[in-house]
Amino acid sequence: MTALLEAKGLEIHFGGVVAASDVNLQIHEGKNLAIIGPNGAGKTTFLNICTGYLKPSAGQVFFNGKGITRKSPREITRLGVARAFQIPQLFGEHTALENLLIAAAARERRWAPFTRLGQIPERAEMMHLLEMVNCVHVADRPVEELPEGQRKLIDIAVALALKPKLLFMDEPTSGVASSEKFAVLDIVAKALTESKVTSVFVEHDMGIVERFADEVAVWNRGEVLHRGMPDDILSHADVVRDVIGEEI
Ligand SMILES: Nc1ncnc2c1ncn2[C@@H]1O[C@H](COP(=O)(O)OP(=O)(O)OP(=O)(O)O)[C@@H](O)[C@H]1O
Repeated sequence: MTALLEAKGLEIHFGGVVAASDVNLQIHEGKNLAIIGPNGAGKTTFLNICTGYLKPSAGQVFFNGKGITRKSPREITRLGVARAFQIPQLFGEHTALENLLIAAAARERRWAPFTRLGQIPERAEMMHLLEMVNCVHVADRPVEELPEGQRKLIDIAVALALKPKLLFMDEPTSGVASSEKFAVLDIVAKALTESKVTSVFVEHDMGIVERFADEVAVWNRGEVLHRGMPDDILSHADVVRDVIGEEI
């Protein structure tokens, strides 16, 4: 199976801290890969390298066979790699629909500071995205007024507005009430399937991993220690002892 994204021999140290040490990982199209590991293991560092926010001291990242290691976050996004952050990166005073229209204008390279949001032609397409994440009813509400679960969904819709092939999500349900986490991720998973987007998500909640991941990769001290099917990985003695047992 050819990899959609491939990391080869990634290295990065911050002073004495090893955040990536010979990281090799292939991400396969159509699968949802969960990344788990204790605090400080290097999970976010991996996302930062793959999305251009950090440059490794050694190693390479390929997307669709093309080297992206030295490209900027914007160039990588244009190639089809989107990212949703732990804290949604939205314009709080703008409505949900306006946030999507801004993303659509940026995608089409039409965005300028005085762009009239009402004149952006992708309105119907963006309303469809809001429908996909069950947020049509809040289309005209400023996102700063919305609960965290809905902000997360709108943030995912903004990422999907960029028409990515691959989406990295850093703790997609952090800050969401535990009673709502599964419902939020159910909607995200459905939207990703409908949009044919492959996902990689960092997660500390093993219930979420069990339910949504097709595969799991385990990080510790900057290294990928294990990779496999959720059932095998989550019951693996070393993972239970070193990762799950630590209440990550
Ligand atoms: N820009 C940076 N400058 C200095 N140290 C950094 C930087 N980014 C990450 N680190 C360090 O590298 C290590 C790995 O950090 P990283 O954020 O990747 O871990 P993580 O597995 O995502 O942790 P968490 O689960 O707590 O978010 C940590 O010790 C962190 O403090």
